[in-house]
Amino acid sequence: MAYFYKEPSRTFGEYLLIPGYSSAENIPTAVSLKTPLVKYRKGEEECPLQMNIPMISAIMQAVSGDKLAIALARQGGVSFIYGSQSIENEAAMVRRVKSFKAGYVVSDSNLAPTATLHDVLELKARTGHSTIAVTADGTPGGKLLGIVASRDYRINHTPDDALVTTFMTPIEKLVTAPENTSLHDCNNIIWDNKINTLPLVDAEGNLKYMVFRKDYDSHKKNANELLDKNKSYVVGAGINTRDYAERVPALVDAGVDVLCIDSSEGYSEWQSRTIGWIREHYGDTVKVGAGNVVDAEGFRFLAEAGADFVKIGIGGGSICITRETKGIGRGQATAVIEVAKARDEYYKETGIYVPICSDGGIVHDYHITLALAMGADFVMLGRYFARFDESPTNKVRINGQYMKEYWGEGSNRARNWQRYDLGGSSKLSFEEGVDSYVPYAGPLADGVQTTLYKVKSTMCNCGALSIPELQQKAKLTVVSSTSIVEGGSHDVVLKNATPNIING
Ligand SMILES: NC(=O)C1=CN([C@@H]2O[C@H](COP(=O)(O)OP(=O)(O)OC[C@H]3O[C@@H](n4cnc5c(N)ncnc54)[C@H](O)[C@@H]3O)[C@@H](O)[C@H]2O)C=CC1
Ligand SMILES: O=c1[nH]c(=O)c2[nH+]cn([C@@H]3O[C@H](COP(=O)(O)O)[C@@H](O)[C@H]3O)c2[nH]1
Ligand SMILES: [K+]
Repeated sequence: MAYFYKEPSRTFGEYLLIPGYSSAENIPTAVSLKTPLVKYRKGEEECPLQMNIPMISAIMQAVSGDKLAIALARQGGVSFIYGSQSIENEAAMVRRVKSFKAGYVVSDSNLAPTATLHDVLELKARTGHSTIAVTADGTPGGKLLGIVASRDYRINHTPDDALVTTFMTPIEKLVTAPENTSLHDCNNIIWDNKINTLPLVDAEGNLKYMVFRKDYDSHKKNANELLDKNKSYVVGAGINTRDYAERVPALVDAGVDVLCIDSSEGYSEWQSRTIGWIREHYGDTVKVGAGNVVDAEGFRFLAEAGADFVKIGIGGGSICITRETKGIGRGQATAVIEVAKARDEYYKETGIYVPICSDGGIVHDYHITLALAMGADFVMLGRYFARFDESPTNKVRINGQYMKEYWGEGSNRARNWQRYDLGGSSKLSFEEGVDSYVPYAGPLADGVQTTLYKVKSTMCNCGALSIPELQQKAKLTVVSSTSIVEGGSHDVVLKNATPNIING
């Protein structure tokens, strides 16, 4: 006979935290959000890969491209580049993140010596950048001849057809530095010489990078940025249970730091085979997360198969229609609570702590705090990150409001090939996700900082200065549907009736 769970499964919106005692030490700036990303022998060794904030971005076309990956690593989290693209393209994205050197910019505004002021103005309008490198062949890596900045010409005075060579600051008068100069030294040179731009050149005088004064200030602001031992940003990538023998080596070769099997459902032989293949070929040097599961059994299966972390969540995502189409899934809160218990039991038995991730269904910022309090080590977000400038999708204006596009990996739009060869048909058998808009929310850095300030502030209410402390001290209560109404503004007429459901 089928098994029936005794309790209904619940989701984040049905829970609240009850404050604990907060001492004078419980202030948001004192809270650490450091959290392990991969398994380790807790108490015996350091986790080999930790994050500075408990957030990873969803393995989705509309979310995790290289631009978002850089922005998120800068804040201390990790993106998982989407796997529903060719192996070459995915590896190229990983490579772009790994070769991105914070503070060192490959010039995107370059002209040849035959260019005129007219070309300068046109280029400036196109790129929005006012510093232009003049190189022998007009490429970003050509021999550097000079630099043009706004102060080098006067519009309406300098003739439109004046050659750049007549008004640029020529190489003889430029301060430059060798290509391997450290960022710290670059900035000293910038300060000592009172310049705004320092070109870095190789032994032949070819331009390699530009270091800008204003970038250094922003670099200094990112105290949380997540770097590997070569000072490159940490990045993850999604894989599937079919082409791993080709995809994994390509991603590893591109320098990926951590992989994750991307699937709606992880309690399967496909996943244990995939992890097994990785262990056979790379031992423990290649880190791989697996999922998704929603119960203790599924967790244990993946932990025993060797997963480095386990992802929780079926059908809770904002663009998900899995529960409606397939009738599988579980309330996200219940799933997290049960899996967290299984993780702790597994740790007690084996000494190995396998971090768990709550994936999907975060609507309000406080849902992140709830997920952590319920035992998640970090959360994966799709909708949340899709709203920012750095997500790879179009920003569009609808009814006077800016929106970003956001679609599910199981939607027709994603044309996810993983879903096309069930039974050999070339047609997608059924859709499991929708195509949608989400309200545009500006730069990622601002959004993440506001969100995490709220998380830290709630943690202080609970008397916790770290995620493990929150998990130990949190007191959670289920709320009745009537008290949920009480929790919103009620019995008043709002002056500005903007719904805040989607703003967090
Ligand atoms: N978290 C969630 O609730 C959901 C997530 N999604 C997303 O949609 C995308 C696609 O997910 P899925 O459809 O679950 O992809 P999947 O690749 O895990 O599974 C697709 C189908 O292929 C089968 N399969 C897997 N490996 C195989 C192999 N080596 N040989 C033969 N058959 C194999 C599976 O059993 C399944 O029927 C993912 O990005 C996933 O994250 C989709 C629905 C729900
Ligand atoms: O049923 C689904 N159909 C889909 O097409 C789909 N695409 C992504 N996902 C899952 O949703 C998560 C993101 O959820 P949020 O937008 O709520 O953050 C993601 O991290 C995935 O777990 C899907 N689920
Ligand atoms: K299964």
